[in-house]
Amino acid sequence: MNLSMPLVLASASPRRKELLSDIIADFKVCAADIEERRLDNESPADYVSRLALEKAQAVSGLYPEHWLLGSDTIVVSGNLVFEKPKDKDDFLRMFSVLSGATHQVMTAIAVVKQERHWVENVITDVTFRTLSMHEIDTYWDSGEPSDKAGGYGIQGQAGCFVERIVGSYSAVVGLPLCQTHQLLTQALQET
Ligand SMILES: Cc1cn([C@H]2C[C@H](O)[C@@H](COP(=O)(O)OP(=O)(O)OP(=O)(O)O)O2)c(=O)[nH]c1=O
Repeated sequence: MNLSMPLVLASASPRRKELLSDIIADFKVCAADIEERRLDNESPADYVSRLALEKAQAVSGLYPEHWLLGSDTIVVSGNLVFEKPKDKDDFLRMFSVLSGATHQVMTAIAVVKQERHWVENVITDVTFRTLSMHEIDTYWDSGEPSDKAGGYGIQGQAGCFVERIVGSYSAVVGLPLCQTHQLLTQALQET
């Protein structure tokens, strides 16, 4: 089940590193520094897929003989895209939309090998119960929201906000294990 291939995870996320270690025993990690800004008229799905690919491509020159894996996670409600909250006001704006409602988490994965690439976007529906202002305030103070898309971590304290999830839990945390395994296997077979 474990994959064996020379791979570089183009990410600074400790969650992605930990998740990836469940499907591949040995890999390198190299953070990709790219600008994360949605283009005019770019759909959330196109945006998250482009970022995943750009992250993998950003480090590919350093590792010409490796497979590169990039990933990006965004929280989506209609046409609104929530990334990491810039500050508390930004977080409160996000939670006023997320509380008592269903949103989508999109995590795109991209595999790059030299001139070739494979991209997939994994979409998960997440429903939050209605939260009190006190809960939202206390959650911000915990420090957990600041480095996470949508300002929450399903794997942490925000787990108790989640009434229902339809899709991939690991995708919400940052790396869809099943689809990543499949995409890497496909890339291996096709090169
Ligand atoms: C929704 C959600 C997101 N997240 C995290 C996953 C990602 O690390 C982060 C979204 O930001 P990203 O920009 O996707 O990733 P990152 O900056 O952490 O890492 P890198 O770009 O170097 O790969 O939010 C959780 O940990 N739990 C959750 O429930």
